[in-house]
Formats: sequence, structure tokens, C-alpha cells
Amino acid sequence: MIGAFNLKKYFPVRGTAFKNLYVKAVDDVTIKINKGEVLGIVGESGSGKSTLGRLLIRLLEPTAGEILFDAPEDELKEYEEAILTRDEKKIKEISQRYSLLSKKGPELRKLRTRMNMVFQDPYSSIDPRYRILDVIMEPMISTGYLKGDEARKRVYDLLEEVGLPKNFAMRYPHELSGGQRQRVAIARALATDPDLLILDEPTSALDVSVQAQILNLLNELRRRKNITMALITHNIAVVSYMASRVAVMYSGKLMEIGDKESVLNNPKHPYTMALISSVPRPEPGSSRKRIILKGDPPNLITPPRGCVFHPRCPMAFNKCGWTIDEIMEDLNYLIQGKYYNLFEKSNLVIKDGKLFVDNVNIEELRKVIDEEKETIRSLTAIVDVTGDGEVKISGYDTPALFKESANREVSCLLYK
Ligand SMILES: Nc1ncnc2c1ncn2[C@@H]1O[C@H](COP(=O)(O)OP(=O)(O)OP(=O)(O)O)[C@@H](O)[C@H]1O
Repeated sequence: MIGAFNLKKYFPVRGTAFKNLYVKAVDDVTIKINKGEVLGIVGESGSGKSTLGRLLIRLLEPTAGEILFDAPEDELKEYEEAILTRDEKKIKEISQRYSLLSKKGPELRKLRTRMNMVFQDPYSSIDPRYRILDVIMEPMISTGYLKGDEARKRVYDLLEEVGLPKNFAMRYPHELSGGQRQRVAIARALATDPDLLILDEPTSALDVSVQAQILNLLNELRRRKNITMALITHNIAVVSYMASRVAVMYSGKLMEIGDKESVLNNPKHPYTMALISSVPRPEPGSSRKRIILKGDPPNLITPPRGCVFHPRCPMAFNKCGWTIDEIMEDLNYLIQGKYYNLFEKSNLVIKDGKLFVDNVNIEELRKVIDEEKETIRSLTAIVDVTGDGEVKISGYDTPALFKESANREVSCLLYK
């Protein structure tokens, strides 16, 4: 239905003395959503979910990448293969037919009727100065989908469709509850009869008691109209209830994507494992070891090299992208902290981009590194400590989405 390929969105950082700094909100994401499915997009705050959602329907212009809309599944596959084989002719030929990004003017306006978004907060996404009638009618008018009496009549049908009384048309947003406002937002999103809806945390601003009602409404609409949905949420329970497939984002990257059941019950990416492990299980007696990640998500201006998750990954190994600075920090912790009594006189320095330990008993240090590398994963990247005290580190790789099984792709070198 829709395919995004190598999508990037870099926001310029303003108000700093540095020029040419960018927040890499979405970085090289390739994702496909099939007709009629609900794709759950999960990940913690700041992982780029909303930005990705906005890019998909061109509420934001991507920095790079391509979006193919309305393309049949086999052509999306063909396009993906053409990218891999650098078949420029094929890439151009398929883009020409389906590219959302190259559409302009009336053609774009027409396409806009086919996609829409529901935002998290119905208090800020609906203009309080307008009556509900005008709120719901607006997308029909601005896209030229319907006008006048036809548009007005459709508002009443839509109100009914989202479970609101027709006389709500004459009310103002402040007269409605949060749940009712979200129904209005959904009616507005449905106004031009779209095929694709992006739902950005559609229930997280609502009272728990009305969240389920809104989810049920969305489910019912999807069933009745076969609408394709991307459901953005940090709430695994919501995804578990609604989605057929799940995509996991971390720091602007897609980490894992696959069928809901298998991703939630049998996560493959170490980040997904940690994310899922933090969700309490309702069944009594079921135990799951909670994986606590150390550290914070990285800054998106200078994200970690290699795999963006490597600094926090409990399973990271030598190839994951460790830098001299990361290794120096962890070695310092051992030399100046935990094993201070052994390495009292030792000292770490970087010379010409190489890391050295001065005044050290090399054998002792090698032993400590060996012992600690199970838990301090950066140490796995130390190839050797040479006689002159140089800490040699291994090269690294950058993961791409690897096919782990028929319905699963994982961006982790463990599956390369
Ligand atoms: N218009 C913008 N200008 C600059 N930076 C932005 C802009 N929009 C988003 N960002 C940055 O991009 C990153 C990703 O933000 P995004 O809102 O997509 O994440 P998210 O996963 O949806 O998080 P949340 O659940 O908190 O909304 C964040 O670091 C955010 O600060």
C-alpha cells in the first residue's frame, strides 16, 4: 500500500553557535505498510515515531528518501530490489508511477484526501473557535473533496459513524469531553474517506475509561472500511490489542519489524527484548526477567557509530561500533575505580588517536578485561593490550535490516 525507502528527516539545530548541526530524528528508515493492516510503531519518547508518521503522509518533507503510495506489494518489492542492485532505470520507472514526494498541485491535493492523521491531544488538535460542523468539514473543503450542502450532509453521517449525536455539529469543542473530542478528530480524519490513517498516540491523552472505547471505534472503522493504519504509541498493550504487525524504533532507526505475535512474544532485537521486558504481565505467576538498560538514549545530533543502540546493549559485541572514547571511559572506571588497588599508578591517555595505558602491569590488565567483558560490553572490542601499553580495538560494522525469518527483519549484527 505504502512503502517508505531510506527515509531521513534531519532538523537543523537552531540557537547554537554551531552551524550545520542536525537532529537526526528519522535516519534511513525503510518500512512498508500493507493494505488494510494496522502497523504498530513503538519506541520510547524521542525515538522518531511521530516524525516518521508525519513523513509518511507528507505533513513533513523528508531530508532524503522516497515514499511510494498506492503501489502494489510486488512493485514495492521490485523497488526494494532495484535499490539493492542499484538499478537506476527501474527505480526511476517505479518512482514515476507512485512517488508521493514528486506530486504537486491538484494531483497532490487529490492524494491528500486519501491519507490523514489523528493526533494525541484532541484539546490542541481542534481549533476551539470553530463549531464541530466546521471542524469536520474543513478537510473536505480544503482538498476540494466536497463542498456546500454535500459536505455539510457528510458531517452528520460522520458524526453518526463515530458514535456522536448529530446535534453536536452545532457545538463548540469546549462543550465536549476528551473522548468526544477525539471522536470529532477521528470524524475529521475520515472526512475525505482516506485509505491510510496515521494515529499518533490516539488514546494517551484520554482517561483510561475512554481509551478502550476509542480503540474499539478505530478497530470497528478499520474493519468496516478496510483502512490501512499506522498506530504510533509507546504503549505495548495498545499495540497488542490493535496491531497486526509491529515496528520498533530507537533513536531514529527502525530496529525490528514483524508480525505482532512474534515480535511481542519472541523479540529478537536486544532493544525490543528490553522494551517488552518492562511491560508487566497480567497473568499471575508468569515471570519474566526485567532487562534494565543502563544509560540514556543517545543525543541525535551525534548518534553513536555502528549500531545506535550499542552503548546500552547488554548483548553488544566487538563489531557493534565501540569508539576509543567509550572504551577509555569504561577502562577508567576499572582502573580508577573498581580495581584502583591494582592500578593505582596507571593512567589512560590518547595519543594520535590511539589509546595507551601508562604504568600498567599488562598481564594484570588483560586478566581484568577478560573477567569484566561479560558485563562491560565495550571491553569485547579490545583486541589486545600490546607491550607498550597500546589498547588495540577491533573494527566495526553498521547493521541494516536483516531478514531473521520469513516475517521478521532485525537491525542487529547478531542476525547478519
Ligand atoms: N520540528 C522539529 N524541530 C527540531 N527537532 C524536532 C522537531 N520535531 C521533532 N524533533 C526532534 O526529533 C526527535 C524525534 O522526535 P519525535 O517526536 O519524532 O519522537 P517520538 O518518538 O514521537 O517521541 P514522543 O513520543 O515524545 O512524541 C526528538 O529529538 C525531537 O526533539
